[in-house]
Amino acid sequence: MIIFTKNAGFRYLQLTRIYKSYNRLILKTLTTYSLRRCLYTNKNRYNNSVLTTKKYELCCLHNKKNYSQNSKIKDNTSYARDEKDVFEKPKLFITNHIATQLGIDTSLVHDAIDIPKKTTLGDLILPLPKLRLIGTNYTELGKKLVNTIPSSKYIKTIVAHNAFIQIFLNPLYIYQTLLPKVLTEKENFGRYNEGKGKKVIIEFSSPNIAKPFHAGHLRSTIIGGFLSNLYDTMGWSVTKLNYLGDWGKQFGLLAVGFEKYGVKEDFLKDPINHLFEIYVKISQDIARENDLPDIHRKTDREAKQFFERMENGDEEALDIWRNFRSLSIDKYIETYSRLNIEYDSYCGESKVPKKTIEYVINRLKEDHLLKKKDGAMVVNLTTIEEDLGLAILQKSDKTSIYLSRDIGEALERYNKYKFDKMIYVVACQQDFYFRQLLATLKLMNFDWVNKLEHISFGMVKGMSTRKGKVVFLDTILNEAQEKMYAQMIKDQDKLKQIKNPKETADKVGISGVMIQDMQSKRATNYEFSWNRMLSFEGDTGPYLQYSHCRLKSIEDKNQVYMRNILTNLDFSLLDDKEAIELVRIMAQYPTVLSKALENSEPSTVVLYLFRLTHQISSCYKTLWVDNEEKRIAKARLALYSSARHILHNGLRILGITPIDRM
Ligand SMILES: NC(=[NH2+])NCCC[C@H](N)C(=O)O
Repeated sequence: MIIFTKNAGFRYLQLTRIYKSYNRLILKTLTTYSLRRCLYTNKNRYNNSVLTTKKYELCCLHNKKNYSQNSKIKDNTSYARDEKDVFEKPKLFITNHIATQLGIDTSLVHDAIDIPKKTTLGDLILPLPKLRLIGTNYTELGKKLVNTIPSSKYIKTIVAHNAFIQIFLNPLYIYQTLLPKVLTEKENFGRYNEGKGKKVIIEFSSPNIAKPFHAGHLRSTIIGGFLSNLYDTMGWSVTKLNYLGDWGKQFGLLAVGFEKYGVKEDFLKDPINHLFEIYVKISQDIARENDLPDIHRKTDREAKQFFERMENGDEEALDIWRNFRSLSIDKYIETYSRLNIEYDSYCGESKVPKKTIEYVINRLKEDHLLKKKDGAMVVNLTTIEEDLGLAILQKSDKTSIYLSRDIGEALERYNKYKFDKMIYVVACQQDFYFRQLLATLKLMNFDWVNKLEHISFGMVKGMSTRKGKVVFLDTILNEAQEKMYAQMIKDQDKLKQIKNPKETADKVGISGVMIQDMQSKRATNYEFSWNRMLSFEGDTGPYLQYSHCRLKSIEDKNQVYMRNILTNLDFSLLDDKEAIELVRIMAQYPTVLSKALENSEPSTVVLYLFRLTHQISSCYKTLWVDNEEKRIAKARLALYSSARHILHNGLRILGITPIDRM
């Protein structure tokens, strides 16, 4: 066995097991993080998997150029996500110590330290295999390392467990760092600058005018709203777009239908529902006519003609269409505001400039990427990925289609916003479609295509309301409100204490719908259940709201202490195990947000809030505030109040309005 260590200050490297020939090392068993990366980035130079000592030396030379030498991480280096984060200082302390001990790069250690899933495993955890010290017995190494780490104010205990080093922080250090920060920053606690100067476009909801708002649109609205809030919290500049399905033959159908069945007053009162009614009736007429000979298929012909007029810019036809669109948007604005969503722009398929679509088609033609197939123009995407097949970009009648509009729209958006990232929140039914969209853009050589991301999600089964078909978002929200209100009036005494019961029922009902949607991973399908989502028991939206109310009432009852809560706080009084567990969970909040952003996963935040509120409930059993000695009452109050701020901020990111009383 040969070991190269700290070769001229380069990365520490352990190479083991030299097989037979002296200078042939087999990569599979020998690769270290740096070597593998070096080989990968320089694969033309070292284009086989067998590593010779000569190559190793070359790698080291490259490493010298590419990586900083083993250096101490100071606070405020770019590694520190936020030097004020509770975990950052202990993390830097451990990092520097272990990196020095092992003679390896600090960034390697820093990146390997994580926050474990359960607090029983520590506040921080270092899985030693992540250091890629091949051939090392990690269990032994762990045991040795923990004994060398000096004591510090940050750490209570360090435990070596199998290949892991578990770090338990000193609770007093957590209290002192976290609580004053939360109590000062309040609703701003958890806001970061990570995305400062970066721009993200988030397109979500995107319903089709005059067609039902289905479960896919509901999830897109909820997940998209969440992502917008999360990016904003992380310091990104967020632009929210609603890309309406507002173009196509259905508008010809609507116009013809409106002539026949439209009632102006009904339209003004409830445009979305009225247009949908008309759409249903006129579609039935068409279905009936379809059984007749061609000359009697009048409605279909008229609808087509009307849409053609729209496509040709006939002002009279466009006026009618504009009226349908703008009144629908007024209604959308009102309903989305119940979910705290405000769009920066209602764009839509109709708004994609014709000339941009023409430009796309012409460019593809010039590059010989378009070919004719059965009268249509198609692009061959198999060069990008085998299974993507052919995609139609233009039908024989030359009108634009969904895909060509999306391509044109993407170009327009990039020119307009020069975004760093653009996210489409659309149901998994369109997974294949989005792969085709991105592949076409890639084929056209737009380098910004790698800034686009399709955030997909699973299906909702069994979503229905009393009226049966869900026509628009407010049908669902109204029903949630009514059902919640029906529950609330059962307790008349409580009801009397609530200032605005209808509004409260609306907020709690909506949080039920939203939490149900976001509590399982977005890729999974779920069964829509009114009973489950509106229950106060179990992990539901109303339960989180209830938890918030209870914390708020503790604060309200103790306003005298709350006024100067930060003076003379004695955290050593919070030494009960329930309180310690609570503050340890609270400290994880910023990391939870980072993780949720990394995976665009709302369930990460929801499940965290359940852990938090369950622990708050455990605290109530023993940690009282009322009738306690002032010093104790105040310390506990500081804990509860901080917990409430975190719950409040988490709910806000999910798009939920936390309520104070219910
Ligand atoms: N850029 C997009 N294609 N976004 C998704 C639009 C969704 C479409 N309106 C539908 O309801 O299916």
